[in-house]
Amino acid sequence: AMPIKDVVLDENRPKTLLIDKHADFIIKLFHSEDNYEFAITDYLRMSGMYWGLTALDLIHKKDQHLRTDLFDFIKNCQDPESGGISASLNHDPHLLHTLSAVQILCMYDKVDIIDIEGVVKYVASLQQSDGSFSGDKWGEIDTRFSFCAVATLSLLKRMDAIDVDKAVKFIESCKNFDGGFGSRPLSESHAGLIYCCLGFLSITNRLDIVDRDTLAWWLCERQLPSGGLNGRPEKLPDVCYSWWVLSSLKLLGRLHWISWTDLENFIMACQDGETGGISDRPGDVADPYHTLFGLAALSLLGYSNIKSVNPTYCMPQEVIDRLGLKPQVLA
Ligand SMILES: COc1ccc(S(=O)(=O)N2Cc3cc(C#N)ccc3N(Cc3cncn3C)C[C@H]2Cc2ccccc2)cc1
Ligand SMILES: [Zn+2]
Repeated sequence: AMPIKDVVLDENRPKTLLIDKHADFIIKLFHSEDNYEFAITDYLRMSGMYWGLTALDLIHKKDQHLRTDLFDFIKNCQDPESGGISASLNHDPHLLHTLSAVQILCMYDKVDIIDIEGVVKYVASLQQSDGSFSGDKWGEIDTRFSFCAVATLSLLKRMDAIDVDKAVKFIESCKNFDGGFGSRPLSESHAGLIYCCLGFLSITNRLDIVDRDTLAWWLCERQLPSGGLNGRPEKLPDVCYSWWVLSSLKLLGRLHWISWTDLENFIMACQDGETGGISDRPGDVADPYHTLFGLAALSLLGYSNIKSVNPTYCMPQEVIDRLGLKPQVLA
């Protein structure tokens, strides 16, 4: 039989959650800025800040280390002409980083420090005639950007600015026979894109269009003997797929279809006992992206000392509640 591509968990791997080490790991990212080692490179910085700050908030370490200049940074990343927000100073605006900036500002209840109308105008300007969205002015179409568009607008309470019905029709056109979704019509199903499309349908209250059990089955097939989840058949497990698959199953009301203890073991094994932080697989270098998605996945598994995370926005549930947002979740 075909050997399954998987990892073997080491006997003396970490078996408990190293909360304080993860806090130290993230906080260091925000304090190494004064030297070349600023751990999150500038083409990713706004998203890196969202990953780091959300991870800190989920483990109850939110306020200690926020520097006021972070808000000045976000303000200075908004392009006055297009209204969009960029990854870092002197970069082009992009939907990915516009969403990250709005997510951070919502967590700190500081949305008013940016030009909200400008952001709304930027997002609306990226919708195409077929309802799809491009990520920026260069025009790449991807279902990821449909999610970024409605996540940004719904957090700002401005869904009126786009054609929602056409946007839903485009996402529907990306549904595959395996129940999954890809980047564009006829693209291969991938767990990260399935999360984006389900998150989009949750925000637009249209999860009815999903082939619920076909898709839930495809998602459960992602779990390997190591307990880890992969993003497509025949791929290695990776912590970030824990989030993409788990949040998708949560939105479908099928979270109980995979083994929680096996997945928890895998995520624990991906912690770096030295530096803190969580990596994609056991033994690899930890980063803020996998640290957030590992902690968020454990939160969905009901881990007690991690704040409840909203499966649609990957933000603390208390923030979504404060905003009065009720994204659809199938029971
Ligand atoms: C390590 O080389 C890379 C490669 C690509 C990228 S990226 O294009 O900016 N990006 C975000 C990302 C951030 C970090 C961190 N810190 C690490 C990885 C990673 N990947 C790559 C990855 C994840 N799992 C395994 N792989 C190889 C996803 C990718 C796409 C993505 C962007 C935004 C939101 C979600 C997903 C960054 C670093
Ligand atoms: Zn990953």
